[in-house]
Order: sequence, then structure tokens, then C-alpha cells
Amino acid sequence: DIMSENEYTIESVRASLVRQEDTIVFGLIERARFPINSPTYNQLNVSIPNFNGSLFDFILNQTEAIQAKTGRYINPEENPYTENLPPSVVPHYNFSKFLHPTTAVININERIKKAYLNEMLPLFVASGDDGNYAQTAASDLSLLQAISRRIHYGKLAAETKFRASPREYEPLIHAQDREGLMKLFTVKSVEEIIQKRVRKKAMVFGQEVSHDSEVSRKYKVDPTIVSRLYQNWIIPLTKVVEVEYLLRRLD
Ligand SMILES: C=C(O[C@@H]1C=C(C(=O)O)C=C[C@H]1O)C(=O)O
Repeated sequence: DIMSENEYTIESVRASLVRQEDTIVFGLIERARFPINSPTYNQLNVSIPNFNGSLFDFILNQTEAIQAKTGRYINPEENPYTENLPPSVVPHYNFSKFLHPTTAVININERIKKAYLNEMLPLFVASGDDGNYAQTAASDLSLLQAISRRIHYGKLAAETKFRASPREYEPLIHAQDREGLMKLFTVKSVEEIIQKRVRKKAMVFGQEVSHDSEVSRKYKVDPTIVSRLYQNWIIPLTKVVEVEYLLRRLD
């Protein structure tokens, strides 16, 4: 076993969350190339043989099925949106068993998907319909996977915090005290820095680059909205995963 049991620390978890911001900001920029394209999500607009759902759901389920067969969800950092996926048919890498085993069932992707489609998406895409439904769904899917990975990284954040001070966490876990746990692991200053940094990343990554003139003040995705997506959904849902993780940590 080449993986160390202690490869994750709160510093390495936070460094990964910073890196994942790049993927999420670029994902937002890519999705914002298309207008809302609502027929993508509308069940009445498609009749796919042997499938009951929208074009988006069809692409999501089929893509996750091929990814499951080829081993994507063997990595404990990955959580699928689709239930009852086929098993992997490829040889498995021996991922470290850092997380507590009873927490593998934690998966809030249904909640993430609903928040994304109903609340987040309308904030950062234009209205309209350009017919590129399959491309739209593909960019939604890769963005949703990046957001899900980030939010479920809350499991790793929670485990490193628990290991650093088990005596503080244990009584709250025994009491199943959600609010107490939330208070104990929350670091407001870290959250504020993240909200500022993702705003800046949206300005840098989303600027119009011209070979000769000054950088323009027009961005491919609104930096203030990127910051708001983190503040209102991505960080709070990460904390939901952290609480769910800690509640099961002594099972
Ligand atoms: C993930 C952490 O836990 C909490 C959640 C945060 C987040 O989602 O970015 C940031 C700080 C903490 O309040 C962390 O401490 O890094």
C-alpha cells in the first residue's frame, strides 16, 4: 500500500479546495457561453426510447454509467448523481481509506442538482435558446461534477478537523448536536477569503484578452455572482456535508 493513511491535512484539503476553484470558475465560464436553453431540462420536449426524463437527465445518467464502468466512483472523492450505476469493470487503484467507513453513504447530489438548476443557473447564464442542448447539458455535467467534488470534500475537511481535536468533537457527536458541530468547525475568515479570491479569479480567467489593447472590464461570467454562488450555495453545502460526516463519525 503506497498511500499513507495520513496523506490529508487541513492544509492539504484547503490547498485542494483552492485548486478546485479554478475548475469551477472555468466551468461557469464554459456554461455561460450558452443561454439558458431551457428545453434541455424540460421533460416534455424529448421522448427518448426507454428513458423517462429530460435530455439533461439522459446525458447525466448515460455519462455517469460509462464513468462508473470505467472506475470513476472507486475514488472516495467522487460521488455520482445517478442511483444504481453499473459496477466498475476495470482494475482498481488502491485509494487510501482515510474517511470513516460509515460516511461513504453521504451523498447530497440530489440537493446540489436542484439548487444548481433552480437557483444557481439562472443567475449566471443569459436568457434565450440557441438549440445547443447536448452541448449545454455536457457543460452542466462537468460543472456539476466539479461542484459536487468540492462540496463532498467537506468529508475530508471534517475528518482532518476531527483527528486534530477528537476530544472537542466527541461530546457534540454523542449529543448529535448539529449546531454545536457547525459552530466548532466553522472558520469565518477562511470563508471570506474564498469569496474574495473566487471573485478575483472570475475577473482574471474571464477577461477578454487582446494582443495589443488594455484589458477590458467586461467579464465572461459576473465576478460578483461567482462570489455569491460560493457564499450562498457552495460553502453552505460543504458545511452540510461536514455536519453529516461528523454526526456519523463515531458509528
Ligand atoms: C472546509 C472548511 O470548513 C468550513 C467550510 C469552508 C468552505 O466551505 O470553504 C471554509 C471554512 C469553514 O467554515 C475549512 O475549514 O476549510
